Amino acid sequence: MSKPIPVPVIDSGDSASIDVASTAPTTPDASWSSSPVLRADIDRRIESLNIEFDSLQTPSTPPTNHADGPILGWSYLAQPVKNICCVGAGYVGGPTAAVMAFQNPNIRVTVVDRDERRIRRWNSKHLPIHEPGLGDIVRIARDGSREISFTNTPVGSRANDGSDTASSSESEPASDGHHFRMTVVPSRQPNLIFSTEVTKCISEADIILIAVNTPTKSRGIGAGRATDMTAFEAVTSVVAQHARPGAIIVEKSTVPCRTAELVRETMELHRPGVHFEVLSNPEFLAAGTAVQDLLQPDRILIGSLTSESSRRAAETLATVYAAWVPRSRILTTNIWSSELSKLVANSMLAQRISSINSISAICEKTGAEVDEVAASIGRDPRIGNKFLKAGIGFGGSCFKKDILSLSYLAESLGLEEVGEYWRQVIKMNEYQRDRFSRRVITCLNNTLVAKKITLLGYAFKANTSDTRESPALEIIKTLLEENPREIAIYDPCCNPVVTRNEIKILLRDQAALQDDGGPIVVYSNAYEACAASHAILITTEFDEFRNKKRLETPKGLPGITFGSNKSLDPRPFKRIEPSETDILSLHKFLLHKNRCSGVGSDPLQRYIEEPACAEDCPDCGLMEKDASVSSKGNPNNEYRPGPGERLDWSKIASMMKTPKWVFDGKGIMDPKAMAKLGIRLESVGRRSSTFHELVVRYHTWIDEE
Ligand SMILES: NC(=O)c1ccc[n+]([C@@H]2O[C@H](COP(=O)([O-])OP(=O)(O)OC[C@H]3O[C@@H](n4cnc5c(N)ncnc54)[C@H](O)[C@@H]3O)[C@@H](O)[C@H]2O)c1
Ligand SMILES: O=c1ccn([C@@H]2O[C@H](COP(=O)(O)OP(=O)(O)O[C@H]3O[C@H](CO)[C@@H](O)[C@H](O)[C@H]3O)[C@@H](O)[C@H]2O)c(=O)[nH]1
Repeated sequence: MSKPIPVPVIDSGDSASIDVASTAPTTPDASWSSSPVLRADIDRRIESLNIEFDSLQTPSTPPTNHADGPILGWSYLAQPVKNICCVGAGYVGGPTAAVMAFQNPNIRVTVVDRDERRIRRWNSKHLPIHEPGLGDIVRIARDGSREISFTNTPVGSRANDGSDTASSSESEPASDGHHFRMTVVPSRQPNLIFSTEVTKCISEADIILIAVNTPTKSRGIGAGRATDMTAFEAVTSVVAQHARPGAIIVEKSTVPCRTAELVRETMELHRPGVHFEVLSNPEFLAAGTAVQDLLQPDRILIGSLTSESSRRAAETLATVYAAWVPRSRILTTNIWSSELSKLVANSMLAQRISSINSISAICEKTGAEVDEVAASIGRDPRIGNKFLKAGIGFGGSCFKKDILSLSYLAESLGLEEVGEYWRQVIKMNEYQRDRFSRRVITCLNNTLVAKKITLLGYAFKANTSDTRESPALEIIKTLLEENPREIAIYDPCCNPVVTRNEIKILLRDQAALQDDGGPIVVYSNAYEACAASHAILITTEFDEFRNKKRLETPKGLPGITFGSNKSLDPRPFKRIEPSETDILSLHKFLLHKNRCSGVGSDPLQRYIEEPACAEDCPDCGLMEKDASVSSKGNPNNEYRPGPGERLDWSKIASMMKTPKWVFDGKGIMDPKAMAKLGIRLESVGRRSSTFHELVVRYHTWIDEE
C-alpha cells in the first residue's frame, strides 16, 4: 500500500500559525517551502523564539512544554524518514520497532541484536517474547500481507451476514439490490527486518533507536544501585563510528539523567566535527500489555536540546509516531526532563504500590480490608484508582532498578535525604514479600517438612512470560530453607522447559530441581500441580486463577477506539483507505465473532505463510519436549486454561490435603467462595481467620443467601 508519511498539522493556538498540511508544497529538502520570501519569514519567526542554539547546558528559562503540538518555527522542517534502525531486540526494542513498522509501511525498520538466537526467533514463528497481539503485528510488518477486501458495512446491518473472510474485490449485491461498498486493502511489502548485522544496519539509518538493557551495576563503584551503562555505552560507540552524518540518535533505553551528554561526547570523540542529533524518547510500555500500550500510548515523550536542529530532529521523530498517535499525545520537553521523567514515572508507580502494601499490613492487624480501603480512596480523582492493588510486592525488570538509579542519582548530587526517601519504597517491597512467606510458614505450623507447596504463577505479572525480578522466585528461596517435600510451580504463560532451565541457573548453588534431587517440580498441568498439595500460593494475578470479580475496570482513553470493545464491529470505517489500526480492530472483532466457528487466526486471510523452521530448529524441539514432559509420567495430560477460562476450584479443593490452605498474594480470590469449598484462605490485606471463625462466617453467609 503506498501511504504517504503523514505531515503534521500544527496547532499551536497561535493565529499566525500555518496549516502545513493544506499548503505545504513538496520541496527537494522536504522543508516547508523553497520560496525565499516564505523562508525569510520562517527564519524571522525562528529568531523570535529566542531559542538557545547549540548549547548542552540546561537553559536558564525552561523551554515551552509543547503538549498541544510542536512549536512554530521548527516543526515543519522535519525530514522524511526512510530507514530506522533499532539496536536491541528485547522486550522494548522488538515490540516498539514492530509497531513502528506496522504503522509506517513506507519506512524500513531494522532491529539488530548481537544475540543470534534472539534474532533467529524473531525471524521464525517462535517469537522470543510472549505479548498478546504481538504475533499479528509482526506477521504483517515482517512478512508482508496479501491484498484483501471486505464490505465496509457492520455485521447485522446487511442481509448477507457474510463470512467476512476476504472475498473478491467486486462489490456484493445485497438482498435489496443495493451494492455494499467494498473496501480493498492492497498487499503490503515486508518492512520489518531482524538482523545481526549491527554496523551495516546502523550505517544505513536516518534514525537509530538505542534500546539495549540498562540493568543495575553488580560490581564496582555504585554496585547494587547505579545503572550499568556497559551495553548502552558499547552501542553508543558503535553508533558513533558507523552512523551516517546527520543521523538522529535516540535514547530508548531507560538511562540516568544527563546521559545525552555521554552520547554527544562519544560521538565527538569518534567523529569530531560530524553533526548528529541526540534525543531522549523513553518507553512506557508494560509487560503483558506491550502491544496495546504501543498502539494506544498515554503519551509519547520526546526530549530534545533547545537548538533548532535538535527540535527539528524531535519533530522528525514525532512524524514517525504521528502515523498512529494523536498529536496531542506527543509531548516534547527538554532532554533532561525527558530522561528524568522515565525514572520518576516508574518510581512513583512503585511508590503507590509500596504505600498500599504498607497499609495492607495495618489492615491485617485491624480488620480493615485493603481492597475496600483502595476502592474508597481511589474514588478521589486526586488519588485515582490505578496501581492500588496490594499484593506480594512489585517485580519486573524495571521498578527496582529505576528507583535504585533515581536514588543513586540523588545521592551523587549530594541529596542524601532524597535518595533515602526513594530507597524506602524498595525496603517496603521486600518487607511485604517476606511477610507473605512468613505468613505461609507460620500458618503451616512453622514447618514445611514432608509438605507439598504449590505456586500458581511464576512470571512477575499476568499475561507475560517475563520472570525477571519475579517475587515468586524470592518466595521459593525462602520456602526452600524450610526443607519442604515438594515445591510445585505452574504458570500458564511460562514454558515449563524454559522455567526449569532458568531455575537451574538462578539456584545453581543448591540442587533445587527434582531431577537434581531437590524439591522443585515445574508442571504444565495446573491440576497436577495442585494435587495432594498442603498449601497453594497465588503469586501472579492471572485471570485464570481468579474466582473473584474484578473491581472497576479502567475506562478507555477518549478519542481512540482501537481495542475498546472487540465484540463491536468497528465498521463502517470513515476513511476510504482504512488505517492499519482499523484493519487490526476488524481482525480482532472477526476473531472474537468467529472464535467458535473454526475460522482460525486469520479471518481476513491477509497473512502470508510464516517462514518455515529449519529441520533442527531448537524451538520446535523445545515445543515437542514441552508437550511430552509432564511431571508425573502423564505426558499428554497438559492443562492450560484458554483465554478467559478459569480454574475449577472445586476440583482443586477435592484434590488438596486437609486442612486446605490457599494463600492469596494477589487479592484475586473470593473468601466466601473459598470457604464454601472448605478452603482456609489467607489474603494480603485481610486479617487471618481461625478455622472456627471461618465456619461461623460460612454459616452466616449461607443464612444470608
Ligand atoms: N522491559 C520493559 O518492559 C521495559 C519498558 C520500558 C523501558 N524499558 C527499558 O528499555 C531498555 C531495554 O529493556 P529490555 O527489557 O528490552 O531489555 P532486554 O534485555 O530484553 O533487551 C536488550 C537487548 O539488547 C541487546 N544488546 C545488548 N548489548 C548489545 C550490543 N552491544 N549490540 C547489540 N545488541 C545488544 C541484548 O542482546 C538484548 O537482546 C532498558 O533500558 C529498560 O530499562 C524496559
Ligand atoms: O496495583 C498494582 C500494580 C502492579 N503491581 C505489580 O507491579 C509490578 C509491575 O507491574 P506493571 O507496572 O504493570 O508492569 P511493568 O511491565 O513492570 O511496567 C512498568 O515498568 C515498565 C518498564 O520501565 C514501564 O515502562 C511501565 O510503564 C511500568 O508500568 C508487577 O509485579 C505487578 O504485579 C502491584 O503489585 N499492584
